[in-house]
Amino acid sequence: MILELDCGNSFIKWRVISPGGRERICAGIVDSDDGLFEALAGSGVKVQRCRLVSVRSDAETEQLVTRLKASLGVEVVCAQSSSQVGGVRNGYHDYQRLGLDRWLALLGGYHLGQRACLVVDLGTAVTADFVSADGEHLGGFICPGLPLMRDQLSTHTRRIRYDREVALAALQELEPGRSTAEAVERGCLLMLRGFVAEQLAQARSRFPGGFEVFLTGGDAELVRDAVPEAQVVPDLVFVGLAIACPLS
Ligand SMILES: Nc1ncnc2c1ncn2[C@@H]1O[C@H](COP(=O)(O)OP(=O)(O)O)[C@@H](O)[C@H]1O
Ligand SMILES: CC(C)(COP(=O)(O)O)[C@@H](O)C(=O)NCCC(=O)O
Ligand SMILES: [K+]
Repeated sequence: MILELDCGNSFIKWRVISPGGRERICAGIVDSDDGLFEALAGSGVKVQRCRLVSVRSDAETEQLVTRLKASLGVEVVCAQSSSQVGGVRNGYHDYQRLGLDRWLALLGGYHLGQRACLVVDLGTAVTADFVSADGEHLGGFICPGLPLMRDQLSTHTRRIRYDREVALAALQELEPGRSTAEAVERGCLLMLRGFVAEQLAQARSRFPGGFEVFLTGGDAELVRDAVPEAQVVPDLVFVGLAIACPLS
């Protein structure tokens, strides 16, 4: 069995796939290293190999890798920055600066789409990346994700305060808010949708020959109906991870 990890700024997404990579055995989302080891122990699967991508600090990533090696007794392969992989060329001036989750998601998108693509990843941050039909990464955009937007509002104001449960209920519709929770939650979601719509408009003008749109990340579902042509691929980073880190 192969354990795959996507260590984002807020959550670790994990899944276990069959040795040939065709079958998904189990998967989950945890908010800490401890949570990961608990979930793995609970799953009862025997892991033989492990590969991961992390956008956390080097120290945090090394700590997790050491613990994985010690507790599972496996080698751990970490995705590394690269200027070129799987027919895609990294578009950053300094390719090492491009977030590894972005790099893997766009490798995954280009692999699945086999033509120009726009990849939007909605997590702690929201990122959009463009890849041309011939595999040139044209760069992208980063903006705060929904959790950061709402946290900034409550941190920097005196009277924006409401509970998490009220927030979830507020997103059931997008009429102008009649409470603080509705006004903030809906306002931030409309900002996200506006961002995604703008990326779509840019992709249309950049790629007149057509393109695929991929949505991924924990908040992808929240913008899906703003982009009906998009494919929601929750495991897109893992598609790219398999390309960047093949296990022989
Ligand atoms: N089961 C879930 N657990 C945690 N967050 C979730 C879940 N489903 C959706 N989300 C949303 O996903 C967001 C985190 O997305 P994610 O892509 O995991 O972020 P990151 O990669 O930055 O850690 C959260 O803000 C939350 O709104
Ligand atoms: C943009 C990100 C913070 C997104 O992280 P996430 O929301 O997935 O946790 C991450 O890809 C990152 O740290 N990137 C480095 C900066 C860059 O890509 O330019
Ligand atoms: K992201």
